[in-house]
Amino acid sequence: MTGLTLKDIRKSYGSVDVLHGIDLEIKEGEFVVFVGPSGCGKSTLLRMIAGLENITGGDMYIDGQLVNDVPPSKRGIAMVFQSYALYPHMTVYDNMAFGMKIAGESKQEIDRRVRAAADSLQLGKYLDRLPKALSGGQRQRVAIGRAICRNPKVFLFDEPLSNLDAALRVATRIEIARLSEQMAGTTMIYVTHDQVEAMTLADRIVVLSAGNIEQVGAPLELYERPANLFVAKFIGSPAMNVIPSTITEAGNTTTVTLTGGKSVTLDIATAASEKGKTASFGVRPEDLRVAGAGDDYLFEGEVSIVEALGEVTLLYIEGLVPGEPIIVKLPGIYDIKKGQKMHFSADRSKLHLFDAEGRTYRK
Ligand SMILES: Nc1ncnc2c1ncn2[C@@H]1O[C@H](COP(=O)(O)OP(=O)(O)OP(=O)(O)O)[C@@H](O)[C@H]1O
Repeated sequence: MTGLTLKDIRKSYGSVDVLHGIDLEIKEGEFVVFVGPSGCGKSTLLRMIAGLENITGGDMYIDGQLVNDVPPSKRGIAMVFQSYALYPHMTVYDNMAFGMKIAGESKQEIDRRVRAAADSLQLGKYLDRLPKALSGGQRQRVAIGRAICRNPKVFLFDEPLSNLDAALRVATRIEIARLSEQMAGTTMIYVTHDQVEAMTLADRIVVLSAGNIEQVGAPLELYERPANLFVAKFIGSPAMNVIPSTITEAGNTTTVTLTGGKSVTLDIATAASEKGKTASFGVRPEDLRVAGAGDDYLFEGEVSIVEALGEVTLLYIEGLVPGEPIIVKLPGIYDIKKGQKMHFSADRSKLHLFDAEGRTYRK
């Protein structure tokens, strides 16, 4: 039963600094997901936890033990890669048994663990096949099964679903969620680009950008209370609308004037010294609704694009910042035409405000 502690972890390749001092506590049994834009350093951090990359600075502890110089095979971790990395000439059974054979486990113990892992991943009927006779999803399940057989204390996943098509991604994602419930005491760390994977699998998400942690929190905490503009725009799809604005009244509530629009009062407290400062006003596409005639509204504009997806309708509204339409996401199907003029409103509690450095004013 194992937790991890990362203290001021740094990574440089020559003169290029990739990670700038990562501090993170991961509790035993926790499912933690690293997300962030391409190149932010999430795979590097995962590979450092695995021991596949050396640590330039800082200390890393697994289960209370300093592991900076401990080789991968002695860390009690198992890693599942995007590329499956199966041995092509070995059957599914032998692929799953290989690590245990090397470790000198008994035949009976190997058989017991392989069959238990195959059962939990519904691979029982494929044990005699070679990897080439399996679908991508099945191969990835074999790679996961092989990792389970090693009885890891920490399970690492590096974008395990990114080679799969959409339907298989969903099925395998659900498989991983089930697995993490079955292996409740096993710590899992998972790197992905995919927001749905992050939101559905994680106990906590770590948002990284350019080698730094932007925010760590439960999925809905990040969605509802982003600490800064980066997280606000990164979590949620389509991204949060952000409108440049100026603070005209500060106090227990804050009034801002939106660029190209009207004044809006938010239930967010700001210090008197904030009055007159520029700020970024944010509202998520799904938090906007059509304002009825005579209702108070947040902004008005003209529909430039309608995307009817069946389940939702996306509207692109021009009228505030030229060339930067506001996106509105309405549930279901609407008969709305391009060129139509419309008014939109939102609950005050759903409005966000960030200072000139991008930090949230909502505490
Ligand atoms: N061996 C290396 N030598 C030099 N730079 C490297 C090396 N490996 C990674 N980098 C750089 O480190 C940064 C972080 O890479 P990393 O693969 O961790 O990013 P990532 O967030 O996982 O990206 P992606 O989502 O695209 O996989 C990138 O800018 C990358 O170019």
